[in-house]
Amino acid sequence: MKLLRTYIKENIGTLSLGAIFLTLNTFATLAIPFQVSNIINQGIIKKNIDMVYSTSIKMIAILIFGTVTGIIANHFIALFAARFAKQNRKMLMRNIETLTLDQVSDFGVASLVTRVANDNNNAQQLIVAFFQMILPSPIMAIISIFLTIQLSPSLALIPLFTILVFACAIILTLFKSLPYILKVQKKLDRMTLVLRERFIGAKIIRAFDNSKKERDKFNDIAQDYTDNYIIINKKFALLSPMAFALMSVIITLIIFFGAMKVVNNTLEIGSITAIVEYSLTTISALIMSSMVLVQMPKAVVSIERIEEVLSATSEIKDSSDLKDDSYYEDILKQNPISLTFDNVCFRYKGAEKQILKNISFSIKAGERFAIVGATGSGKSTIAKVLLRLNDIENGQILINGFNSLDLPLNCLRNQISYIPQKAYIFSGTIKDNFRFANKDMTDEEMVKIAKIAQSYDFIDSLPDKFNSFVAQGGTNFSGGQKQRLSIARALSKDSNIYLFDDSFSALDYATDAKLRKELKTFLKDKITIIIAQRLNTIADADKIIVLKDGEITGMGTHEELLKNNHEYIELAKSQGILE
Ligand SMILES: Nc1ncnc2c1ncn2[C@@H]1O[C@H](COP(=O)(O)OP(=O)(O)OP(=O)(O)O)[C@@H](O)[C@H]1O
Repeated sequence: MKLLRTYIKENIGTLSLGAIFLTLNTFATLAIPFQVSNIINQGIIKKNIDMVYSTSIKMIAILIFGTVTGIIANHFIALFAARFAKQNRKMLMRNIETLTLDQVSDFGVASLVTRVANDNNNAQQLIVAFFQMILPSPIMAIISIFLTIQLSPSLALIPLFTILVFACAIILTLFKSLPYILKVQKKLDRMTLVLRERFIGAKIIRAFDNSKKERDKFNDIAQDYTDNYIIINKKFALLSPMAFALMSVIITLIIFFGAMKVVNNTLEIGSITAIVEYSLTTISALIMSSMVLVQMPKAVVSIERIEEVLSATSEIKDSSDLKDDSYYEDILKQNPISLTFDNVCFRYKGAEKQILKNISFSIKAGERFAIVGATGSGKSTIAKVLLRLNDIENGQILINGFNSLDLPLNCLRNQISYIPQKAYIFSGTIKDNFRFANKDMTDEEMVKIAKIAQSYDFIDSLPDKFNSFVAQGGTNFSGGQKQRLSIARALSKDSNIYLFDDSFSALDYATDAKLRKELKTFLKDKITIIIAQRLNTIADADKIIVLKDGEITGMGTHEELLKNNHEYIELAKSQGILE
């Protein structure tokens, strides 16, 4: 709740305005019964028609005042809550972007989505409900008991006792349902996770004819979520009938004992109406607050879940004594790019085994460098440590002599254009994807890049060309088309190092060959790193390293490795390149 406390401190002005108008509204609400008692005592009973007129006008004025103050109070409270949610959303997005991929998977993507969307929404609703419904009820209870005491101290005992009974019932109900309320968000996370997997994996589920099994799995989880809610609602369901019963008891008791007092001339008849009104208004406010009180613990848990994400600090950070980005960019620009891995060792967080063991190599500008090896040998991990998606354990990675740990993260990543193994294109249009890293790209540049990435023909055949719609995850394109669009996106970024992580695997041999030929010219001054399984793809590389279980077992050209590297020879045999 520190998050909320800090926000309240920073926005005390808006909240105070809300609170002031809310208090005025509460006074206006309770002023009406007072005027009703006046009109009865001084006007109706004493047949003073002038008094009836003047009090009626006062009541209308109070009513208007009450309505206006209520609207203004609601406006400030809604503003306060909406800004809180907006600020959280911004901070969450900013912080999540800095987290490492491991930290993101520790939270879980589904949970992060729920936290940004649902939990933040709960927090916003909590603030509105707390200030509009919950907070006014005890204030109203205290003022109405105080006003009742002014009219008749002994009759005040009736609403006082009733309100206490109802307040105890609310606390008891809350206490009993708390364990179930606290479980709600976790169950929602689980439901979101299963839903997400069902939608993303829809093709596989259908291909395996597993729809029924998956539906049953989701139904079980949804049932569990529903059961939990039914338990909570059952517990709270008692409160409303109890409150209505208490209202009847109050009316009966006040009228009975009030009548005795009127007969004994110790109370005016109109005061009975006022006391009944005070009590009913208070109990109604309590009913309203009890209905929204169920949301409170859920929203408190939601705020804690938001705080948990906000307090997570990235394990990959900029070093503390960095100069301005431009300092590094200027130096990097002045010299042709060079990249060195110097005895790099790496293991994933919590893993026993090192995935990269003493990896050393150097690449100069204009060189085409390739990494091959069996599946799981650590090829993609080299890409991850170069991009600092994970930090290495030992050794150093040098870019133009700068240790990558001593470069600002954004400056380092600006040097690299990365094409991931799994082509992912963003929803929007093809143009949006091209302009992802180069927002000022002209149409002519786009056509040029599309031609190099062998994607121009299929883009040109689409009715809307570069403005064609891309569905979420690029599902309206084939695997090979997605790969070429993802290559085009990376080529649109002006970098020094182009890192292709098995990015040609979905291309046919002819397209693969044409693309590599174009890349050779287009990236002639750059460093090109190609991670591949297919030896045909990397046969013309200037230098190839062969990885086995995270170690380099050979380095050389295709021809050299075919002569002296056992793993490379085996790969060549398995791909029909060698007999
Ligand atoms: N985030 C991770 N946490 C823990 N271990 C991981 C993680 N990512 C990869 N690994 C492990 O690291 C090893 C190397 O994985 P990597 O993805 O680098 O292999 P690869 O050579 O690129 O394989 P492929 O050719 O199949 O893509 C594998 O044993 C893998 O299980």
